Amino acid sequence: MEGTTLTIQVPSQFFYEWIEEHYVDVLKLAIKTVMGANGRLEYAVVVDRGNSQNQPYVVSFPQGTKAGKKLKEKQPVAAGDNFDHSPFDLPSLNAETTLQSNLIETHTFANFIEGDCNRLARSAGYAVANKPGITSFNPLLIYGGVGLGKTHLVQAIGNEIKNNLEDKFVLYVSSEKFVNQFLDAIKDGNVKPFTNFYMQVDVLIIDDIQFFAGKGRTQEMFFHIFNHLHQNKKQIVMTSDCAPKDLMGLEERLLSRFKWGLTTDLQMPDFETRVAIIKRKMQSEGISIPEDVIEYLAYTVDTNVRELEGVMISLIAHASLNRVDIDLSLAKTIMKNIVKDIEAEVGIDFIQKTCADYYDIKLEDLKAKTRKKEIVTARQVAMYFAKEFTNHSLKSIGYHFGGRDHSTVIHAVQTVNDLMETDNSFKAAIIELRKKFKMKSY
Ligand SMILES: Nc1ncnc2c1ncn2[C@@H]1O[C@H](COP(=O)(O)OP(=O)(O)OP(=O)(O)O)[C@@H](O)[C@H]1O
Repeated sequence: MEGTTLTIQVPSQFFYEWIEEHYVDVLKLAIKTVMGANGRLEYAVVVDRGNSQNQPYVVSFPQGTKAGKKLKEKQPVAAGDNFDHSPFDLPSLNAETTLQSNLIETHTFANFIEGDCNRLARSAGYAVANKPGITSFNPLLIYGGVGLGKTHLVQAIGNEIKNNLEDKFVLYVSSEKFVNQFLDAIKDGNVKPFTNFYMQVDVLIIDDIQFFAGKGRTQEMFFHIFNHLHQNKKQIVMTSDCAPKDLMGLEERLLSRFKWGLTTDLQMPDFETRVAIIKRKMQSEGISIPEDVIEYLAYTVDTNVRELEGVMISLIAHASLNRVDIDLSLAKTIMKNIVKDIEAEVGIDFIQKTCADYYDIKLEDLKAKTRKKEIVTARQVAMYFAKEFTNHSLKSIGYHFGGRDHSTVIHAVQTVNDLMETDNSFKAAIIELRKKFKMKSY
C-alpha cells in the first residue's frame, strides 16, 4: 500500500479477472473504509521469469473487463471516481488515451480460436480490421449468446487496427457507457461536443446495442452519428445478444441501416474448438494439464466460453493454492461445485436428455408414441445407451421410455448395432455420444 493506492500482485491477467469477478465488492468496501473515497486499486501482473528479474506490469483498475462492467451495474460509484476512468472525459480526450483505456490487449485475433462456430464472423472481422470503412461489411454486426466471444472479437478488430493503422482513431465503447455519456451530456448542456466527438471517430466499435432498446433519444442520437460516419466511409462495428429481427425496442430506421452491411453470428464452439481454446489458455498461463482433463472440461462445459474459462481458472487456483497437480479427480471435484446439473452417475434421465439435445428433439417425444423417423432414431439410440451405461433391466428401460415392452429395447439395440455397420455418419454420432457418457462415468 502506497499513499492511497493499494496494489495487488497477481501472477497473470487471469487471476486479476478472477479477483475482480469474485472479490471486487469486498475490496472496494475495504479500500473505502481504510483510505476513504480517494482510495485506488491497482493490479500488478508479476510474470515469473524464473529468476529475480520480475518486472511488475501495472494494470489500472478497472480495465474495461466484464468484471468492470458488472461492477458498474451493481454499485454505480461507491468509492470515488478513481474507480471508473470514463473514456468520455471531454477536455483530455484524444485517440491515444481513449484507445488505451478501452481495449484489452490480449483480445487479439491470434488469441481468438477459430472454429465452425465463428468462422464467418472472424473472417469478416479480419477483413474489416485490414480495410476499415472500405469493405462492404459496414456496419459489421456480430451477435450471439452470452459469453461466446463477441467482445473479444470486436476488440480484436480494434487492436488489429490500432497496431497496423496508427493514424486511425478507434473507439470501443459499451452501449451502456454511450447511453450514460449521452445523458450526462444532456444534463451538462454538452450535447454538441458529445456528437462532435463521436463524429471524429474512424472506427466506432459499440458493444451490446440491445441496451439501446426503448431509449428513443439515445437511438436518435446514435442514428445521426451512424449516418455521419457511414457517409464518410468510417467503419462501424456493433455487437448484440440476439439477431436484429429479435432486437425488440429498436427503431425500424436504425435496424434497417444495420442491414446495409453484414450481420453474422457466433455459436457455441464445438468440442474440438473447446479443446483448442482450453489448450491456448493454459499455454498462455504457462500451465500444462493432462489430455484427459482437457477433454473432460471440453465435454462437460458446453454452455459458453466464459464459463469454460471460469472452470479453468478455478482449477488452476485450487491446484496452486493446495499445491496439488491438476488431474481428473480434481477437475471432477471442481466441476461438481460449479456446474449445478452435474449428476453423480450416468442415469436414464441424463441419457435421455443428452440424446434429445443431440438430435434436437423434445424430451417428451422420447417417451411418446410418435413414430417419426428422427424421433424413433433418437429413442433407439437412448435405449441403446441406457442398456450400455445403466444397470436397469430391459423391462425397466422400456418402462422409462413411455412404458414400452422389453422386446422393443432389444430391437432398438439391434437396430443401432446394424446401423453402425452400414452408416458412417450414424456411427460417428454414436461415438460422439458415447464419449459424453464415458466422460461422465469416469
Ligand atoms: N473463440 C475463442 N477463442 C478464445 N477465447 C474465446 C473465444 N470465444 C470467447 N473467448 C473468451 O471467452 C470469454 C468471454 O468472451 P466475451 O467476453 O467476448 O463474450 P461476449 O459474447 O461478449 O459476452 P457477453 O454477451 O456477456 O457480453 C473471454 O475471455 C474471451 O476471451
